[in-house]
Amino acid sequence: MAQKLKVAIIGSGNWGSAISKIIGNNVKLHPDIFQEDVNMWVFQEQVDGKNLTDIINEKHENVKYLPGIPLPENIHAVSDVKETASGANILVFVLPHQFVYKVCESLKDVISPDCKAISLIKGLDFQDNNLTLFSEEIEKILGISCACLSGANIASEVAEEKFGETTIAAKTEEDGKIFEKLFHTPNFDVKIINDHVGVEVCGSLKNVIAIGAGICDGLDYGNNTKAAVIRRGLLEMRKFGKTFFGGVRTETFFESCGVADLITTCAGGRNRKVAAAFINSGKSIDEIEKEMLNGQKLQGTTTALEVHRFLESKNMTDEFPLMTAIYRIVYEGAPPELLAENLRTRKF
Ligand SMILES: NC(=O)C1=CN([C@@H]2O[C@H](COP(=O)(O)OP(=O)(O)OC[C@H]3O[C@@H](n4cnc5c(N)ncnc54)[C@H](O)[C@@H]3O)[C@@H](O)[C@H]2O)C=CC1
Ligand SMILES: O=C(CO)COP(=O)(O)O
Repeated sequence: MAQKLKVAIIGSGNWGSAISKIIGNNVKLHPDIFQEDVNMWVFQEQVDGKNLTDIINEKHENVKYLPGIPLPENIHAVSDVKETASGANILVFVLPHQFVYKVCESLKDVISPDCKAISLIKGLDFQDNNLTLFSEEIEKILGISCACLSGANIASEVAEEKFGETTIAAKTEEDGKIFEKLFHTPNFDVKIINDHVGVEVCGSLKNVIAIGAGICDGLDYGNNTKAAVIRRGLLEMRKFGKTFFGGVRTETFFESCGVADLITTCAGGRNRKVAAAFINSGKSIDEIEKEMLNGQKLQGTTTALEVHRFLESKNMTDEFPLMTAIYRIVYEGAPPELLAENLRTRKF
């Protein structure tokens, strides 16, 4: 009989915890394919004087990042990332993108060469005048193949088992079948495609557009204006993908990872919420993030910065007026009304 696959989850925030519920249940549904016990790496912290790992292992709940949702008992919280990943055949990367490099570097010497990874991270990184995708960075650092999963997946709704869809870009058909078994449920509908660049470009850039949607809400501009931001945002996302990344497919923008994720994040995501509160508050986004998110991390502001640095290096900021306006409002103190001005005067 073929070896049963050992799964490890690298990350345990809001999405990491929600996906651990699906993974913990699905490995039990497929005992012929997966080992039952799943390690989940937890960045150790104290909650009410106790280690978060101990609380998760005793209560089977991540009381800080996903309160109120019982996690399967075969999910084991581990504070040592090497110990978490040791012996794993499948690594699920689900952590805020700013922490990926440090974590991957520390995993280098414990990963077996037949291990496969899947990245649930939404973000891009600007390095050496280039934008890099996190699935490719994971592949480069660890020397293993990495798929990606991204979709209209607000973590709390997935955890509450409200129906939603997601998109997985797998490198081979066989990998796709395994990831479908690991993630698909009647309420979390997985579609496998093979455009990993498109999936990651969508997942990253929609967070920037969601900041724009939040600015609209903060200014009380109404639904029609927000719809214009979403529509033009989608066009800029497509133009960005097609211009800078070879092989991105137009159809990918119509999958869950594209237009659906853009809509849900602009309606109910953290990026939207924090950006709306930023308008008129006189506080920085960082301050509001700390006040409102209880340790969860925004991805849209840092992605706006990475994208802007990249566009500046290409002398192309004017070609992406919406993302540029969002960057200027957040980082350069430009008046938020720049967004509406920009919508009125710029044409695609
Ligand atoms: N929350 C959501 O609804 C969704 C999130 N995502 C994506 O999933 C990825 C992970 O997001 P979440 O799980 O929501 O994380 P989160 O936003 O809840 O982030 C907090 C996590 O970061 C950890 N952390 C804090 N400081 C750290 C450090 N110095 N080193 C390492 N880890 C540290 C915390 O322990 C906690 O686990 C992101 O790329 C996000 O865009 C994707 C779909 C849905
Ligand atoms: O990616 C998400 C939904 O698919 C979550 O978006 P936020 O990080 O803005 O909450």
